Amino acid sequence: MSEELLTESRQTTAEPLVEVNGLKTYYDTGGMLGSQPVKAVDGVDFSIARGETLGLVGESGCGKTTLGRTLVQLETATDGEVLFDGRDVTTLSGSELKKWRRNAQIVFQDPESSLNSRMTVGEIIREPLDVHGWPNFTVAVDDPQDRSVSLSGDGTLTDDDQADITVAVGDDDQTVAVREGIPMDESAVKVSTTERGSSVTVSLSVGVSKSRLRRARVRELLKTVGLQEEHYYRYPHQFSGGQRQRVGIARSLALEPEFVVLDEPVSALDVSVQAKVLNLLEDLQEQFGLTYLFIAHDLSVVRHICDRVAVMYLGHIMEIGETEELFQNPKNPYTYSLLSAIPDPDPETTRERVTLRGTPPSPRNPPSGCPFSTRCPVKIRPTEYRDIDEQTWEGIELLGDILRNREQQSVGVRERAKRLLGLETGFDDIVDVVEEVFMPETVETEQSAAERSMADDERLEAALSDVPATVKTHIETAVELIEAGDESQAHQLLTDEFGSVCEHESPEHHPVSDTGRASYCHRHRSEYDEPEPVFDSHLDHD
Ligand SMILES: Nc1ncnc2c1ncn2[C@@H]1O[C@H](COP(=O)(O)OP(=O)(O)OP(=O)(O)O)[C@@H](O)[C@H]1O
Repeated sequence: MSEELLTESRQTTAEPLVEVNGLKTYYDTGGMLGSQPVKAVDGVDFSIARGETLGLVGESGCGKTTLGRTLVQLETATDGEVLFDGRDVTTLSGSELKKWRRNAQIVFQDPESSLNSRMTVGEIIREPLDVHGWPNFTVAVDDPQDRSVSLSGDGTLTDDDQADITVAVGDDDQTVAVREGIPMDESAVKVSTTERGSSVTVSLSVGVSKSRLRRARVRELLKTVGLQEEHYYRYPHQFSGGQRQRVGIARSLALEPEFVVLDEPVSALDVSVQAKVLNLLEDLQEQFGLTYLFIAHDLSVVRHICDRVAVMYLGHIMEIGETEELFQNPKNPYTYSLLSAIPDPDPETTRERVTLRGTPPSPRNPPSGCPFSTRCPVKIRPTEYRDIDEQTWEGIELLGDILRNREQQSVGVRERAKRLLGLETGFDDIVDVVEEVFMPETVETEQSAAERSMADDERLEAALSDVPATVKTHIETAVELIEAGDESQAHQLLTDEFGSVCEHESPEHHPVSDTGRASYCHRHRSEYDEPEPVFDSHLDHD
């Protein structure tokens, strides 16, 4: 089958196990800035097909862990739905939630701290079995006469074809089958039937204690993840990092989940061990038909293991699609920037490295419009400023960003600017800021005594000497407003004059390929140029 057909067939036949709609998870810490929640996940939509591995990447703090934890209901969603097999699990509570939790597990990054050092490895893996009273013995009764069936003794009746015990009721005797996941022989199950008219009662008793079954299950799990049965009575500190992560994986599989969130499962491991654990995860996925959300920093690992990738920034999914296609031809400016930082083994790819200014804004005060607007190298400019040189435009952006941060945080403009520019030294006043922003190449050099003694208006004039007149007048007005103490009006002036749809409207997810890839960027609208040629033209200028 050709690549295209394979992809198409995957899309049409892939049945979603997890569907996420408009999901938000906010943390409201109620501190000094308590009125503004941390918008860790801020409205995401995607689905994960049964048996698929969806990668989740993005800079530190963009909300990956929070999203993963919300999917398995370790965090409470603020809004939106998480459909699991079509059922919204964000509304579950009490015993219903406990029952569902068996289906969705999480493996944590740091096997060192996620395992209780006072418990033996066997106890650690066994704990979820104890908590959930495993096994609950679901029993399916197969009756060719289709009579009404009731069950007495051990177990609860189910019509699920994945029942722990299946009893086929014949005319004179019964046959019993035990599902593979239950470490017990059929001979341990005693069954008798009582017929009364059109109904039949099945009496069932299991001759093995749950405690023994749990120990046997743990020993099986140890073998499944490549450890040995004898490791049952050892303690986590007696193991290497890779072995400890295997223990964490065994624990997550104990209750036979369908869905596992892998939160940086190999980041804390030596490179030589990473490949082994990744291979194990792939084998387990195949063996048990698992569906994964794979959270990672390491993009090469994601490229290797994931079917599709979602790229996250400031609580939003910026781009989502088939892994190889997304890596080879990123469509979203953020994906483009993120991937440009890693070397591409494909000699045909001529992607230049894009260095993003500063760090992402605080999720407590995300920018309006597109979340990436304050750092986007190809942000849409108002028509009258499209031909302004890069350095001037960068200066305008930076000044706007400094004022935005100043407005939102109770730290001085000096500190914010220093941080944004990555400088060691601070600014004395707004003229210093303008100098730094519009003449960055002079920042590193010592100012002469003569330069230092220049009057502010002369320094401002000098700082803006290369700035086109159409821009200069607005910067000068902004400086006047700042000097008069009206920073927020200065920021408004810059936004009104130099802002665009990127600051004014939230983008939508636009389809960017015929394989279902979507990107969250205004540039995909027909009236604008696509991000890639704009990147190319900017990089050509450098
Ligand atoms: N319990 C919490 N209370 C308040 N804020 C939180 C809490 N947990 C996370 N955050 C904040 O939510 C945002 C998203 O954090 P999260 O850990 O989900 O990001 P991440 O992408 O997983 O980061 P990393 O890659 O560093 O693990 C961050 O700003 C973080 O500080």
